[in-house]
Formats: sequence, structure tokens, C-alpha cells
Amino acid sequence: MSLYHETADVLSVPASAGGNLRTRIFGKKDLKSPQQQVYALALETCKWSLVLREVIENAELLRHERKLSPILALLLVHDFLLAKKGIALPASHGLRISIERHKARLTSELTRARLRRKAGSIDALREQVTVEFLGETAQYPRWVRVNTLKTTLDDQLESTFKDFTRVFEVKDVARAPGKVLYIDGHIPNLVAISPSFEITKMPAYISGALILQDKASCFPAYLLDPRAEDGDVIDSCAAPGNKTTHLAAIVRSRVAETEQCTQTVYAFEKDKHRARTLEKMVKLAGAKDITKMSFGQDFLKVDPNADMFRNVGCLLLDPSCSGSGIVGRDSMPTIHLPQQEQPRGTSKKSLPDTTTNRKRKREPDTSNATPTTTPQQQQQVLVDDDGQETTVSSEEELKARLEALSYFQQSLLEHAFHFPAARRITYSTCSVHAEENEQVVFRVLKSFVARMRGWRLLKREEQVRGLREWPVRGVPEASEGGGELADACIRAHKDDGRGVMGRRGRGGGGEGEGPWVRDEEGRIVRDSITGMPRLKRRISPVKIDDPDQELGDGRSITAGVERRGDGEEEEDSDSDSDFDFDDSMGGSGFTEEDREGEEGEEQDEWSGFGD
Ligand SMILES: C[S@@+](CC[C@H](N)C(=O)[O-])C[C@H]1O[C@@H](n2cnc3c(N)ncnc32)[C@H](O)[C@@H]1O
Repeated sequence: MSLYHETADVLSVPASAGGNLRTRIFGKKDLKSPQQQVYALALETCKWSLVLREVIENAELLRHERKLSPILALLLVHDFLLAKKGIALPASHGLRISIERHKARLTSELTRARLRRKAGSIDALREQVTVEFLGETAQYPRWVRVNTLKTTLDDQLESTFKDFTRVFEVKDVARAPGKVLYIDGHIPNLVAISPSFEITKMPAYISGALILQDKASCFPAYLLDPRAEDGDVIDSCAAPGNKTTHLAAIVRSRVAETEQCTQTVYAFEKDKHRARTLEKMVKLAGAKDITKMSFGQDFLKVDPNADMFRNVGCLLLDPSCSGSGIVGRDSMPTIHLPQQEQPRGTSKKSLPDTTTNRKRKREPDTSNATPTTTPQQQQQVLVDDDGQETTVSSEEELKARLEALSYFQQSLLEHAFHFPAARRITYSTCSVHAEENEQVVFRVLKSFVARMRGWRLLKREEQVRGLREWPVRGVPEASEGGGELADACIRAHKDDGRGVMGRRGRGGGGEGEGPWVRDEEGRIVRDSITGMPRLKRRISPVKIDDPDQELGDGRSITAGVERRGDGEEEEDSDSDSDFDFDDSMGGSGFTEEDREGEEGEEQDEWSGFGD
């Protein structure tokens, strides 16, 4: 099946099948065409579909080419008119011929469509189309992390962003058209640029020198602040790898260029499929020398006392969570289908697109396709790490899922507390729910292992400058522990006016936030229970929005702890950490993706690190 038929199939899946464009494509195991290519074609065609519909209808393409279905026509005309290399089929292929023989009409209709929109050039039209397509998300800047493993901010200001106008308030980025840039004041090496700028086409992006990463997603690694004296670092839940590569960049930045970096970032990812993405990202970001990845490895089953981890001073925990909370099911982009047999000059732009869709050979009925159609109802939907959505039908069900997830999250933290040389931990999620955020932090600090080993909250005034100054903090009512815990937490949400946004930019969510916990520099203190000298760790929760910002969804929470000291540490005899994820979660409370990670793979065995 050709790229075009496969993409048409993806776009024709009924709305009831759920999922978003990304999950429909990347979760599809039987695609013959490269997933990335299908995704790009589908997304770009949706983006241009309003213009292309007009072109196709006015050129009467479907009247002349009766074998073409509306979706196929859109895809082919998209590539014919807008793709650099045209239609990706041999010149003699029937589908290609069916479009190219209408070259004159199609190109002149595109020119007319452009002029109707008062766009002076195709590039100007492209910008208009992009802003329109981004809709609500166009109100937010696009955050770009300068990957210091490969480049520097100065180099990028002189190359990729050479023609950009610098603004000094983040709110001015999204408002201004064209090329505008803001250098972030909280996170080093982070810039915000105009959302309509096609950064993904820039060589620096393609080479991994620039990484698309929402500001809030940069909080955990920055807050963790791993320094040379902290030794090795663990990213416990690593895929797709935004935070792993950020950690690697920070670690490397603290070693002189001429010197070898002796620290290692250990990255665990339980899901083998997602681990492949992690591997690609680590490689692309130039983090391979510093990072050791263990594919399909459950962090909870890693022995903290293993010799390999004796120097691990910092851990970043960014576990699976309930995702973006309550969101609208608007995850599929809209596609505007041309009508068949539309008489010239009479296009009815507001007709529901699917009404005229006819069944075609090899192309399924699109009458129920998510794309074009009616606004989706707002529902309570939990979104997992893969973007899979689960509708929650009752408050009780939601409560049960959150409870199960929060126990898993707490178990990760408790497990991290056991690493003998650990000084700091950050904890983050992309959940909107206090149950997974402040409440996890509050509970875990009261756990036996936390008290025995002296972990404590990292207070706001002890945090790195950028996050100390970040004004959006935890919610006191959700913090049980009161004002201090809330203030130590960092939150970010898309309505905070600071340019951050949820992972998926879904409508209807609004309130999403997540806390982050981290500890500060540990000091030897007297343990309040035993009176013994102890390493002091602190945890501070922070709330943030999350990362995978492209089609973003959800928020994230991070928590971290740190300890430092030269005191003797007692061997813990408590069994808090022997929490068995599988048993304790039961069957109802966690995401598909968590389950998938367990299936078929032997999780108990240490799979070793790949270089
Ligand atoms: C929220 S995502 C992490 C995102 C990542 N930190 C980033 O910034 O790119 C959570 C990941 O943790 C993985 N995961 C969940 N439980 C795990 C466990 N027990 N051990 C290792 N990985 C786990 C999931 O498969 C998922 O890929």
C-alpha cells in the first residue's frame, strides 16, 4: 500500500476508535511506510486542508478524477503543490498522473486562494495557515532548549536565530508575527520563539542541537542541579528522553571542555518500545558518551546497593501519571474534505465535510472520522505517556485510578531514597491532580525510609535561582503539610500567563498543574528518631506543565531530593521499598502503557546497560 493510501487510512479511522494522530500512527505496527513520513504528511495535509479543499473544489478535480476519494485527493494535491519533491510516487503511477494532468488548474487555483487571503507569497500563506491551524496553541510561544552538548546559545543566536527580533517579555513572543525570540530568565539555554516559525525544518533542529521542550519540562533537571561532586545521575523513567538529555547536558557543562566527563547518567525505561525512542533521542542529542541506557528495565527492580550505583548522587523521577486530567477529546487535527462533484464557484464552505464522502475502493468510510467533524464533547479523560486516552466514567473510578497511581509514584520515590550516595531527587508528573503531586510528596516524607535516611523537603529559598524565583507554587490546600510544602513545590500551567502550556494543548483542561519535589544540598544532621548522625536530604515539590509540546497534552510534576555529607550511613533494615509495583497496583489503577511494559518481557532480570 502506498504512503498515500496508508495515510488516508489513518485519517479515516472513526472517532470512536480514540487516540490522537500521533498514537494512531506510532502505535500502528503494520505500517509499511515510515511512521514519521505518514505523520508529517497527515499533519501537514490537515493543516493545509482548508486551502486545499478550496483548490480541489474550484479545480473540479474530483469531478474529473472519479477514482479519487476526497482524502486521497487532499494528500496528493498537498504533496503536488507544497512538498519540495512533489508526489512521492513514480512518474508513471496512476495516482500521480491523475493529479499532474491538472497541473495548470491546480496551480492557478492555489494562486487564487493565496490572493484571496492577501498573502504576498507562499511563505506568507504558510505562516497564515500555520497560525490558523495552531488555534489556541498559537497564543503560546514555542520553547526550544539549546542543547549545549552540541552547540551554544551564542552560536544559535548567530545562526538559526540570526534574523529574529529579541523581545524581553515572554508574552510578546506569541503575539508578534514572524521571527521573535525571548531568552528565558529562569532556565539557562532556553528560548521561546514564535509558534508559527517552522523550527523543525532548521538544520540545528534536525541535528539535535535544538530540542523542542516545554519550559516546565526543563524544571526537573535544572532543579536537580547535578554537579561534579554529586557523582552519577539516574533518570528512572526516561523515555522519550527530554530530561535525560537535559541532565546529560548539565552534567557535561560542568566539566572543562578539554577534560573527560567521568560522571554517568543512567537511564531506565521499562517499556522496550519507548526505550527505542529514548535511544534515538540520546544519540541525536550527542548524549551517548555520558548516558547508559537500560532497555525494558523496571527501575523498581534495580538494586540500589549494586556496586554500579554506589556513586549515584542525584535521581530524577518523572513517572507515569494520569496525564492531563480532564481534557476535551480534541486530539485529532481537523481535516477539511473537499466535496465531490462540486460545481465550479459554488463551494459550500460550511457544509460538514463528511456528508459527501463516498466509499471508495481501498479507502474506508470516513463518515465517522474524527477529523473534520463536530466539536467533541468534553469528557474526563486520562492520558498516558503514549497519549492513549482512557475515559473515566465516574468520580469513584477516577479516585481509584489516582490512588493506584499515587502509590506507584510513592514507591518510586521510596525506592530512590535507598540509593546509598543519593543527595538529591526531583520528582515530577504531568498530572493535574494533587493526589499525584503534593499529596505524594507529603506522604513520602512521612514514610519510614524517608525519616530513617533523613530526606527532607528542599525549601524554596534553597532552590536554584531560576526556580526559587519562579512565582507559581504549590497549592497550600492540597499540600496538607501547609504553606512551606506548597511554597517548595513548583507549578506551571497554561493559564499562568507565563507562556508554559500543557503537553497537548487540549481545550477544556485549564487547571492542569503538577508539583515537583526536589531536595537541596544535604547536610549531616541528627536524625530526630534515632539521634544518629544522618545525611540530610530535602525534597521540594514543584508544579509544572509538561513537555512533549508538539501536540502537547497534560502537565508534569517533578520531585527531587539531594543529600550530601561524609557521615556514616546506617544500613536500612526497613522494607518500605520492597513495594511490588505489579501487586500493589492491582488491576484497575494504572495506564495501558504500564501494563504493556510488563507483558512478555522478563522484568525481574537486570538487562544491563547499552552504550
Ligand atoms: C512521563 S514518561 C517520562 C518522560 C521523560 N522523563 C521525558 O521527559 O522525556 C514516564 C516513562 O516512565 C516509564 N516507566 C513507568 N514505570 C517505570 C518503571 N517502573 N521503571 C522504568 N520506567 C518506567 C514509562 O514507560 C514512560 O516511558
